[in-house]
Amino acid sequence: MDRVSERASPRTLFDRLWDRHVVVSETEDHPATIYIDLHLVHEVTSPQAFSVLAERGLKVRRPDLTMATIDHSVPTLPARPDGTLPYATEAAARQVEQLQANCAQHGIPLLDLGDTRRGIVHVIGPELGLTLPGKTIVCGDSHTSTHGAFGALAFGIGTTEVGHVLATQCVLQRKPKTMRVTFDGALQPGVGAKDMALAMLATIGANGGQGHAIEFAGEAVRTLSMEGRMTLCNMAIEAGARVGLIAPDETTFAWIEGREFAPAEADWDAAIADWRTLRSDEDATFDKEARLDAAAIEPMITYGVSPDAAAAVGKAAPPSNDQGARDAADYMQIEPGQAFAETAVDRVFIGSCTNSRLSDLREAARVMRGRKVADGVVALVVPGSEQVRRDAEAEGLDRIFLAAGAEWREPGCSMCIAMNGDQGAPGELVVSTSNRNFIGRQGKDVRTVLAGPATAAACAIAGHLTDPRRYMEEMRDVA
Ligand SMILES: CC(C)[C@H](C(=O)O)[C@@H](O)C(=O)O
Ligand code: SF4
Repeated sequence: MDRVSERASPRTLFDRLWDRHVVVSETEDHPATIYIDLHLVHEVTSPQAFSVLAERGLKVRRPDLTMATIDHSVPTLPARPDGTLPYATEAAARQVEQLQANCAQHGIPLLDLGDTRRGIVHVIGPELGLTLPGKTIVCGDSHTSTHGAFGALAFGIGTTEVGHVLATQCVLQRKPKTMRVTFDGALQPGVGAKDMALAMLATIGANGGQGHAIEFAGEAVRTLSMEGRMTLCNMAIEAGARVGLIAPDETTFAWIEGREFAPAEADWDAAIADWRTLRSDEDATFDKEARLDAAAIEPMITYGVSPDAAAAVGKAAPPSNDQGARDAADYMQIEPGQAFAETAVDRVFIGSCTNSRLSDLREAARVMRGRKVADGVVALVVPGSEQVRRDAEAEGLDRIFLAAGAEWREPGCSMCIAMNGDQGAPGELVVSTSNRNFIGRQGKDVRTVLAGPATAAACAIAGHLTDPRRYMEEMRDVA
């Protein structure tokens, strides 16, 4: 069946993943029913879904295909001497307790507080080998697109759908269109996946991928590490695309091999043989295409209140050409024509499901090593998971951050969304390695500037927005 249709018409990676999981095909008045291989659950979007299950007397259909973790509401400060956690609000504590109770009741595995594998939902899935090529993966969370870096069909769903998946292991979906974003050529040294994501957003806009599943392709994507690929797919949603995809390859297989839930021994060989077929045909066509020259990408930041208001940090703010952009410039206090380097920084956040993996922390540490965070700047480094924390501590990254005067925290979403009490003060400018610079996201009247880990670290050291390559050059001279 597969082979016949393959000969009949060239298919994209997305088509292959979709076709494998259709239970009931889409009609004009009904979406397709899609089977879900992995359902990730966290404390914010699940309570209501479990309540609906309880009201209707339903069970969780496949607790074995479900994995829960605690990330958004959990404090990143250690427990108090009496063992209790310093929750920001009563509601945050209740969300966590509810998830614990719901998982216990339904037999859902939970990476609970104290579990050495707990972390941000989009960090732990890949880390544990739960995220695998060819799977359908959903979570009540928009950044589920991250898992597409492995060639999985992964997308965020709403709370109502979380209930559907818990009860049926299926979700109703309209098939999106396909889009390919190609990064030709190689990146310059000191430029990374976050810069690629921001450059893409600046090019195609915050709605550029709407209604589409984006496949990332080209030399600069093929040479990215898995961490970099996750960063890129993580931000597909900021272009309006619920799905980001990268065809799995040797880099993918090497990263997955040996992880806790990854296939092993004979299953491993069979899995790889299958995963190698997960790619777009050479002659496949996409509904939409965009191309970027990777060599032309520079370290990027955002200057507005939408992730597509992005530009090279070494340049000046572009003209505000409509009322929205002018309002954003007023809010950000970054005037058109003003060199970004003239903008002072109050706080720096290095973390989130976009940039809290080991390689991200290494990048930040490379800039901070032997330097000091500028006077008056508060810098927070928050690893994405317990595993990342352990790995980082094993190679001394925590000590580099602490010696520079930064804080080293417990894993969680933290200041990315400020639900756990980690936030900026009103009016502060925060350079953040997260994915959203929406008004108020990091605290009331906080001005968020998005950047990659090296840039964020460089801004912490300089005390103003700056290109991280100035510090990398110095390091090369020393070395
Ligand atoms: C809390 C959750 C629903 C939300 C999301 O869907 O993305 C959050 O993770 C975010 O990043 O804004
Ligand atoms: S780190 Fe931020 S973007 Fe990622 S899941 Fe948490 S709140 Fe959402």
